[in-house]
Amino acid sequence: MSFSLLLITTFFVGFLSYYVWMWTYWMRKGVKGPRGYPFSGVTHLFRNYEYPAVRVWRDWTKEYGPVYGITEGVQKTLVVSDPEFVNEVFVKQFDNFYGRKLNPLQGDPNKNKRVHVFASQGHRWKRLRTLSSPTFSNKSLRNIMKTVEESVVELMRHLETGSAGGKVLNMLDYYQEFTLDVIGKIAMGQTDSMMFRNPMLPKVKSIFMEGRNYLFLITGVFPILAPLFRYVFSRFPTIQPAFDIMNIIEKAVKARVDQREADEKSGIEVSGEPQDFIDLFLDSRANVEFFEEEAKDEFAKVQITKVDKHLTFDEIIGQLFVFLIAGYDTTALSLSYSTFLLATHPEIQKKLQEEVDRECPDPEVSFDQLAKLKYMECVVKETLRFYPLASVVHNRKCMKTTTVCGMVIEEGTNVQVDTWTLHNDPKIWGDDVAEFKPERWESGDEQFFQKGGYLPFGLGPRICIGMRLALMEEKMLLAHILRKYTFETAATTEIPLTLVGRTTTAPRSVNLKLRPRHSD
Ligand code: HEM
Repeated sequence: MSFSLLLITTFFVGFLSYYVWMWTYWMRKGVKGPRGYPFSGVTHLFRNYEYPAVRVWRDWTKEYGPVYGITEGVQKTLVVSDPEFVNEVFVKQFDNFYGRKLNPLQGDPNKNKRVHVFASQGHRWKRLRTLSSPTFSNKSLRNIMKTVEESVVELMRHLETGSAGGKVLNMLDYYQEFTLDVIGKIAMGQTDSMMFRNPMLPKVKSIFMEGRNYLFLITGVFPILAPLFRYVFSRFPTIQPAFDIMNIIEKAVKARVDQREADEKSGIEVSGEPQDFIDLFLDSRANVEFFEEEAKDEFAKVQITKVDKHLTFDEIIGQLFVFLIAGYDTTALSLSYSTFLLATHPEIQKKLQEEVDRECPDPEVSFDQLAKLKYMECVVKETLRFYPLASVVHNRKCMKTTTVCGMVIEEGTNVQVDTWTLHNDPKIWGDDVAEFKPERWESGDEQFFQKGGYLPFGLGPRICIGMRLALMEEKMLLAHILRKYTFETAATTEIPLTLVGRTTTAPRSVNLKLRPRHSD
């Protein structure tokens, strides 16, 4: 055998052995679960847009129980639906599970210059999280509220025209226009409403569609190819929506920096109030003291020697990107599900309308009035129990080998929550678990649910940073719509909803009629 043939054979044997070794990980540990095939493990089964991963996990949980193991390419993952296990990983042992399960195509969280708060880990995450947090402070939310209300008013105009003559509307389309409009104005430097003419919409939408599934499959199985793909996308950003969007954000931030410099040169006095998130991030140096306090509090075990206390230009682009992506789809879906559940539960809708009429009598809805919409809060919480739309990201990566609920979990193992099972577990929620019942949240005794059993926004220190913004947007829009209209099902309403998706779980459509209330 020639030397080169020997080399090639050795390479192939080594290559195959590595993949078989990875694939047999859980078999060697004696952990049950679906096996799939060498190389892919079960990854290929998560690429069906029509049958989202969350449904696949749920099916397997029925077969294998609350803790089982799968391999996804070269990654090993435990899928869990035991609340104690979840609480341990997300809250109690956060120091051992501070990373996320990422696809290599998302870049190396420790090296990517544009890493964002969602993908980063460890010190980098802590720093980005702390510097991003003021964007969702009470003061900032009160400012943002004006922008949200402008978009609400604009959407109301579109709803009025669209629903004229009893026409059925796909509410998902309307909510997507709305949430993109809001986030475009607060994170992209957009100045006017762009509803129904926003060129960003198809780009942002395509991130959540099925087209990218195969790319993720390839890089999941062969991570070595990810840097090559990333290089090509960075050279030709228009062929890949995420890179294309980053490029657009980069231009918006650059324009703001140039404008600030030009104002400064010509001695123009600029108001100290930030216009939007771009300003907030450019000013983030100002929050140095806040960061130092936080750092002492939460990462007490970690020795912090020297930290960079402001965001770099690339980090600003990363943060704005993730706010845009995380803020647009999730909120639109949550609104769509709430609306569907209200239309199919008229008595609950009526009770909610009564609350809105009582608490929000003026044409404008104020921040303080929103806080009084307690039943609305219950409706939203119950909606997200029914449809935990972002559960694909309910995961953590083990950063240090540890034991959880008696099971040794090795560094590098992912823990993925099967949230749809958890949120439908009669042991947690009672025998009426299948009922849409906002009243279950009225007692205010949420401790029980929170302990690893309910996590629509995640759990622990990495809980969704935009949660309060999402709730504000949702409550504000629903208050305006419900004062004017009653949602009704139509012949084309899908009941039950057909759920599709990849990163998030979406209804295929939410076709509803909006009956004007003055005709009640
Ligand atoms: C109904 C709407 C929303 C839902 C259901 C949702 C859900 C989630 C979930 C499940 C996580 C993962 C949490 C964890 O790992 O424990 C997350 C993280 C995150 N979300 Fe949201 N989200 C929503 C709205 C928003 C909005 C409006 C924004 C920003 C504008 C946003 C920005 C983020 C960011 C930046 C993270 C990463 C946090 C971190 O890793 O520290 N989300 N979200």
